Amino acid sequence: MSKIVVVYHSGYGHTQKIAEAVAAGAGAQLAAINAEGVLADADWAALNAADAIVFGSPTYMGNVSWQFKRFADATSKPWFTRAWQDKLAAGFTNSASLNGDKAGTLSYLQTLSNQHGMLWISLGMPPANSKAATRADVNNLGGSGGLLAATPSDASTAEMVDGDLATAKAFGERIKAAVERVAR
Ligand SMILES: Cc1cc2nc3c(=O)[nH]c(=O)nc-3n(C[C@H](O)[C@H](O)[C@H](O)COP(=O)(O)O)c2cc1C
Repeated sequence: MSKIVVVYHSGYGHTQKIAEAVAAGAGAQLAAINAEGVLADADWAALNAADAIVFGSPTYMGNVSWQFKRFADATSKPWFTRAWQDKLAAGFTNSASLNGDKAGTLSYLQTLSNQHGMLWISLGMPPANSKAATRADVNNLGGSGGLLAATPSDASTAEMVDGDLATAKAFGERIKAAVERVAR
């Protein structure tokens, strides 16, 4: 059975909901970076044993949170041994504004995977951008390099946008299919 790990930081729980939806689609294990930017030893072991790693962070000031960046810098240890070379990778971010400079975050997540020599999986879904499109649609924010989600700044975790959660689940399913295709 393929091993997929979703490693993420979430300051206030919203990005965690996206991570959970991706994991539900992918049949993946979750690994949470804590409020100090630290990942448990067991989660590091899971990352090292994974076939695919999905990176997730909220967008804070146009990039990943400092906690995610602390984790990313700590991945220099597996980087030195090329431990993640040729694993599959994917990424997602969530922020308050529809745009919100999420592209900076997603670009950084892909750069992190590139540094490790990983194989990046794009979102692979057409944008919902017709006049009839709504936030309930899959890929309603029109991402391509990875998953984008926008949670209004005053929304609770129970009020997250259905279309974003559906996109996250579908992205997880795509990641699972990609891992299975590579394993064949
Ligand atoms: C320090 C900080 C910086 C933020 N910067 C941005 C930003 O650049 N763009 C944006 O759209 N939202 C920004 N937000 C809003 C968060 O991305 C948004 O509330 C998100 O849902 C938080 O996810 P979380 O609950 O997983 O932490 C920021 C929030 C915080 C606390």
